[in-house]
Amino acid sequence: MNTKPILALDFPGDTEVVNFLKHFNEPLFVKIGMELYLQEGPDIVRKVKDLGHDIFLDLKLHDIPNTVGSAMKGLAKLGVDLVNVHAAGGRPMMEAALEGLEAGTPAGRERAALIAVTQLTSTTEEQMQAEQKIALSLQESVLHYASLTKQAGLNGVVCSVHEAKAIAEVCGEDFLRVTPGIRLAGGDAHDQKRIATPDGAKRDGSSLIVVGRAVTGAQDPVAAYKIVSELWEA
Ligand SMILES: O=c1ccn([C@@H]2O[C@H](COP(=O)(O)O)[C@@H](O)[C@H]2O)c(=O)[nH]1
Repeated sequence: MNTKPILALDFPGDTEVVNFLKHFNEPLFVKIGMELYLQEGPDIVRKVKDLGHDIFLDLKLHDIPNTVGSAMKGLAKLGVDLVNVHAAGGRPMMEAALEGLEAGTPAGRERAALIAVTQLTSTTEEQMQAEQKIALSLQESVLHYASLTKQAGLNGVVCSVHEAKAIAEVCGEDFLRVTPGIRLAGGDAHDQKRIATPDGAKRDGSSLIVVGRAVTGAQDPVAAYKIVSELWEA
């Protein structure tokens, strides 16, 4: 799989996306999430793919197994590289997602990698325990969800950099640790709670990093992306 930093295209519409991508003279690995997909629908996936970029479709599906399985079967036809669900949906839901993805992938095309969100990087341990009533440490909860995801046969998880190494030890090096919450040193954390720098992510066991506002909100996004890439690839 492409190991470039995954650039989160959190924009309100396709005009902003096309204008933003015009500044980059290379194929990227980009993330299309809820904000963009819910406005533009599957056409935005086709448009960005036609521009030559790899795509993580970050819709974080979370519903009953039948619904998620059927939705994945449809999404498989879009030809994206990476898709996800919420591990909190449970093992049967994750298994249905995988079955749907396999059933919907056109013959001769490689199926997208399927990963599951453990605990969002905007969640703190205190919040998780108080609101979700999970009586574990955040690290234990993330490791539990990672193991459940592995048992369901998925390819990896979304977690923060802080849990990546422990997940690799429990689930194996090949099990993907996709880590958002990436900031340049001293950068604004915004709503993220479990953050790390690109070089910290590399050192601490991320397989792939997801970076949004540190690049899209920079005065010079191309220069910011270059700095992130250099720190990540060093
Ligand atoms: O736990 C998660 C899961 C997904 N995300 C997504 O990643 C980007 C991060 O954007 P930043 O601007 O770099 O904070 C965003 O699209 C989230 O939806 C996440 O942050 N944490």
